[in-house]
Amino acid sequence: MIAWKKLFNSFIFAFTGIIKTFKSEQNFKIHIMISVIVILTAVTLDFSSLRMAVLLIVIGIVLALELMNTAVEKTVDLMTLERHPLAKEAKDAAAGAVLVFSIFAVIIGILLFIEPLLRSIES
Ligand SMILES: Nc1ncnc2c1ncn2[C@@H]1O[C@H](COP(=O)(O)OP(=O)(O)OP(=O)(O)O)[C@@H](O)[C@H]1O
Repeated sequence: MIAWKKLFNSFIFAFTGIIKTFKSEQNFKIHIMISVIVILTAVTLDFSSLRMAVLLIVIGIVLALELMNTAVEKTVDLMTLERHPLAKEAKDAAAGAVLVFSIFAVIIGILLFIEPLLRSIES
């Protein structure tokens, strides 16, 4: 038997987490704004379904990683507000995960946009 109320509540909790992170984390706000601009540009350039799917996967991973980074930061702060080398390692590794994928996201973005951009300039 599916516990619908429990399922509904877990969606509400997840949305609350996204909205709270949006309000408190500048990096998440910046990533959301860039994502909206990139998706609108892709629509304008008439991206194929496959190109759009790859773009949405990459954007989804960046945003999900940013949320996980916030979760790590909050958990570390809950453990200790004192300065501790392990707290620094944990926070820096989580931030590093976002940075690593963001660099790849930019490269993938260039590969995805270059051909449609050149096509729209030529026509
Ligand atoms: N409890 C901690 N102990 C040691 N280093 C920390 C701790 N919290 C954050 N740092 C490190 O301090 C640097 C800056 O982190 P961050 O930008 O999160 O600011 P912060 O020190 O937490 O201050 P704020 O709360 O103003 O954001 C990062 O390298 C981070 O890993």
